[in-house]
Amino acid sequence: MAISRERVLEELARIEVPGGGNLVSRDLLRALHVDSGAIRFVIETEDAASARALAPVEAEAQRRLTALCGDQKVQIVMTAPAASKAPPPRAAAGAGGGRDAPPSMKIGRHPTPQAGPAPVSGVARILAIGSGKGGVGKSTLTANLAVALARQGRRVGLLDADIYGPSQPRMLGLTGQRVSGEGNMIEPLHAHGVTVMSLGLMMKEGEAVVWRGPMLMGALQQMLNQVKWGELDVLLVDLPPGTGDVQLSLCQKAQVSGAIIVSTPQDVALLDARRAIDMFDKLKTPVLGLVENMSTYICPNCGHEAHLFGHGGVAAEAAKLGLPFLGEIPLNLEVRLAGDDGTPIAAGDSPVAHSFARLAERLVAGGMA
Ligand SMILES: Nc1ncnc2c1ncn2[C@@H]1O[C@H](COP(=O)(O)OP(=O)(O)OP(=O)(O)O)[C@@H](O)[C@H]1O
Repeated sequence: MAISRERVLEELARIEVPGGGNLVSRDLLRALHVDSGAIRFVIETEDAASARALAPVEAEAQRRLTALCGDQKVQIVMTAPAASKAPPPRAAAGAGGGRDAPPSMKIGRHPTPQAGPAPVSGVARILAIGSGKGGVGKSTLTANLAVALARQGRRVGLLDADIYGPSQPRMLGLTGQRVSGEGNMIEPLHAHGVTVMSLGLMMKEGEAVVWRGPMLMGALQQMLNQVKWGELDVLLVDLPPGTGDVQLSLCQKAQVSGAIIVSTPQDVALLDARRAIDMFDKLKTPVLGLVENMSTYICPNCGHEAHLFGHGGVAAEAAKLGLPFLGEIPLNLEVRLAGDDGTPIAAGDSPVAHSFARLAERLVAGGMA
């Protein structure tokens, strides 16, 4: 009989890790997927040395789970970033007791009354990149898609609207840099051919944003309208995960051409993706299509192709919903290392870079970017 997710977690909580605690209490598990056919998850470590130290733990997890389950296959992948990083600051909208004054440069104020969604001066199209669930690779996809589009000669902007955890400065190699201002206009930064604005470029590293809804709306409005975007063919907006204030504000304030939804093939991620699609429908923002991230995993040692989170689930979901399926990006350690390094993999010439290039081509060919 197939074992349940709870039973898997119970078993993994019995495996001690070097330095104390167990796989669960040390929060080392990611993307746990349990169904009747398979148990799959990622063990996320801080760096290559921790990954080596955890190799016996991975083997023990494999051994125990294989002994426990009947027909379920056990697939475990260990990942480690190039450099350890502090997690981005996160806080919930509406959280009380926090600072809700602007951090600097007067970003973060109450919104200016506006009749309806307005265009952003000089920007031909605005594409919202959303996901129902966090951690599916939305920011990674946005950064790489922006770079891939820029390499195809498009004039591309990227607005990091993941206000609670802006990760674009790190992914695009802009950590520690600041935007400058002139009058009430902000000069954005440029990286890998992309014009970039992020709240992370206005805050000290590790500084948390605790703004209430109206302050968020004001900050977003300013980042759209008080940034010298210049002439752009497309502005990609990296949204926070889920269906909250920022999504609502963006679609109410700006003329968004459409939304692209990123999901992994897991059922639970797809369920959340459906919620995101429903939200964009309600906001009357057309959903242009779905992208499957972490689609397949090619073992760098033996070349074996595994479908860690399943495969094809997003394409099937798109077909069911009558939406275009825009493409798939494999699960590949290089994607993550490149993101942590500040040079998105799409800037190079690897097979994964070609996956992003194909996605960009499809958007350009479809008049979306
Ligand atoms: N195709 C991929 N292959 C390998 N690692 C990936 C891939 N896509 C994303 N990742 C890694 O997964 C982690 C989560 O990705 P990312 O931050 O882009 O997700 P997100 O959906 O934007 O999350 P959040 O909304 O919570 O900020 C990162 O460490 C990233 O490097």
